[in-house]
Amino acid sequence: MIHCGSLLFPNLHLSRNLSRKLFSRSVSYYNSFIMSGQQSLNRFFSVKKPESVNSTSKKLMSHKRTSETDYFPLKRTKNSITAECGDLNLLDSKKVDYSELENKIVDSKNLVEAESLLELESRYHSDTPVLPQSQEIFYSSLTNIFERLEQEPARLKNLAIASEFFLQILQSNHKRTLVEVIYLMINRLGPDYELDLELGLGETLLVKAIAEGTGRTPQKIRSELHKLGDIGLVAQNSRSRQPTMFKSKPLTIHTVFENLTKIAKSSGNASQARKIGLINQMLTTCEGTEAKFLMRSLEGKLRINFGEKSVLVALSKAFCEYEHELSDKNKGHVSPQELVDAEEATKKAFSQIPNYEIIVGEALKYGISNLATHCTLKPGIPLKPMLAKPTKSITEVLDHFHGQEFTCEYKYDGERAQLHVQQDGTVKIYSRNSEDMSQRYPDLIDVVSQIKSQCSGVSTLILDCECVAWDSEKGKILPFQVLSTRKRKDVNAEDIKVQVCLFAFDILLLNGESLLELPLKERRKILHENVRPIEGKFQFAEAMDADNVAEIQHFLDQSVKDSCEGLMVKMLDGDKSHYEPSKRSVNWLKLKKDYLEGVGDSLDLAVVGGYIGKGKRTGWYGGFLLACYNEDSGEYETCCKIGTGFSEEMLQTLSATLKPTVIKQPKPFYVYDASPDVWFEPTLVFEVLTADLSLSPVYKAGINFFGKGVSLRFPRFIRIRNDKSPEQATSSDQIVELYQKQAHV
Ligand SMILES: Nc1ncnc2c1ncn2[C@@H]1O[C@H](COP(=O)(O)OP(=O)(O)OP(=O)(O)O)[C@@H](O)[C@H]1O
Ligand SMILES: [Mg+2]
Ligand SMILES: [Mg+2]
Repeated sequence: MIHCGSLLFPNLHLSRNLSRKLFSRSVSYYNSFIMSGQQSLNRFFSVKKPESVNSTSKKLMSHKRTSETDYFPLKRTKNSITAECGDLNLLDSKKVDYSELENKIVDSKNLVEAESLLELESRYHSDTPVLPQSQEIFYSSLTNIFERLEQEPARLKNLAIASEFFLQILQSNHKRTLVEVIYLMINRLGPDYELDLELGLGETLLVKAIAEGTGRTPQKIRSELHKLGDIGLVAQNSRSRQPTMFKSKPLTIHTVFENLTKIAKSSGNASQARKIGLINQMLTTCEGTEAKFLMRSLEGKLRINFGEKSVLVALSKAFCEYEHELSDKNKGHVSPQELVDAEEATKKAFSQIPNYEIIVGEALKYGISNLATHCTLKPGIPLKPMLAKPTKSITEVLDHFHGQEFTCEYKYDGERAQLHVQQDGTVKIYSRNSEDMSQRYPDLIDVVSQIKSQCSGVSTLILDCECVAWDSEKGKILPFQVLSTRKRKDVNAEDIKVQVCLFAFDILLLNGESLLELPLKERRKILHENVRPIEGKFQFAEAMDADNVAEIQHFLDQSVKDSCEGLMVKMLDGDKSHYEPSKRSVNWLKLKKDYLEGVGDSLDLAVVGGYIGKGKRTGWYGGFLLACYNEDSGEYETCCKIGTGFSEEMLQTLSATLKPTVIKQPKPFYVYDASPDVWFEPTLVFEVLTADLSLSPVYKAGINFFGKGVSLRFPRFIRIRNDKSPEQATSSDQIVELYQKQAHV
């Protein structure tokens, strides 16, 4: 008998039962182990000659859609594995530790990936041109890298390209330029939590800038834009038509970064002229592809096929190699395990201190492997919040936590709020996306100050809470819809009509000390002992520690009566109950009353197209094309058309909101076959419900994984998600996971 575990993971040594159980129970892991199977790797590397690898990559580039699985060509069907493992139903289900197993699989996958990356690099090493030795690093060095990343579809190859570039910067005399390079790569100018550092200039302004800078008429530019659909290409073409009188000093990365920052920060009356002036100054010096990427950066959509997740991996690798060279360890040969460890340290550090300036600075000072001990929680810097996985039934929850201590909490339906009290008494509130919401919730700032003054022993504090609309008269929670009517900008404490109450469910730091690595049981105790609630303003989340269906069912019903969405079920004790920043963890499960019938959760999807309404809906859009977001490629993959669940007023409002965002052409980063009547800029996110998910010939969610897209059946609109940007829409990976879970059941 062949064991599927040992087949796929010769270095994992899973028992037969374990491997069958693994397969039968958790199809989401299937994803990981198909991608990381040792065999697939062997096959990939059995293509020995570099030419063959090149031709594979050429072949991949010639397809519009390519996938990682093309590099890992082993695709095993469920049936073939079932056949090898025998009857899956004979399992003894009790002894398997799934989260441990998942960790092992992820570790193994990372190791395989690290090996591939190192191997790949040794083949392509000479591809990256050497950074010229000069006073400063030119912008063209960076745009050359952007161009290569844009052209190359394979993620591993892109990782190799980027990390090689990072390494060259580390080896130069301009190490600090690395921070600017990273921010330019992720199309930001500083950390998420700093206001006003975002680009995203409108088309009109950019067209005007190109017109003034190149002497072409705005009409000509606009008509070319409609043909090409890419402001970057238009700028590049306009530049190349211009005769260059004399050669000006080339742009440096530092100049571009500084000018972009000035542009992002400039506001007020004369700001438009100032912005155009700065853009022109740069544009006239642009050569080659510089104008293209400069314009795209200004527009806020760089499209280089390289997400933030990849930046962290490339960065760890560059540091690993740099440190090896410095210490002369084995003459620069990094081992896959070292790479995986460095990656882990970097991700951990970043999830607690999401600030590249600090991360790069500390890595230069203390070494990449020591990053995690030097970059830990600080009041005033929002950490990436821990997220939950969906479940469909109480029995699924019980199965999952079998034999372990867990707890149920009310799942409040409002907005996540991370609350910080700093040493000097300053109070800050951050959103799920690390945005500073302090100005939006002046009333909460007062409440937190009050809490602080009541708790004498508390100097600094970070709490994880949900902020919910509150009926002060009746002392009751109000629905999310009421919360969403609150003003989001320029809020005056006196004008606030919708009151809110904070429900605290976790404490992450107290008096300068990080509590992340304490069990939830202890964190909860510390929270209750050190912080005092204020009725109707700041309360602790309702919790119950039970372990049988009847009691949990009762608590679930009660939560819904109390205007909550359902329950959050969390590991209570042991290592697995530690707080895991930025992770969508199996140690937090959400159980939502309304969604138990469907896939277990609602989805949040970006609106990318519209269908003109007929009959009663004439004059408005009657339906919309929705898409999920692929975090690896930065593309929007369409996944359904929706026309149900809207009131007439809603359709009217939506039409008014969306009309100004109509674009003549779909964005190049939309993946679609559907043909809506109009296309939109991605600006809005709908929360939707679905009966189930199915493979589709038309829709494209998760297409890189299955070769076919997943789509939603009978989608139904629930609400607009103002707190999520389109890039925070449900990811392709999440949809793939939901589909697999459902397909297996
Ligand atoms: N007791 C609780 N513990 C943890 N989170 C809670 C609790 N009560 C409410 N929440 C909220 O529930 C959220 C998770 O579920 P929800 O489905 O609302 O997520 P979401 O915002 O749609 O994001 P996603 O679907 O990406 O997880 C948390 O981010 C938090 O804002
Ligand atoms: Mg929510
Ligand atoms: Mg959700």
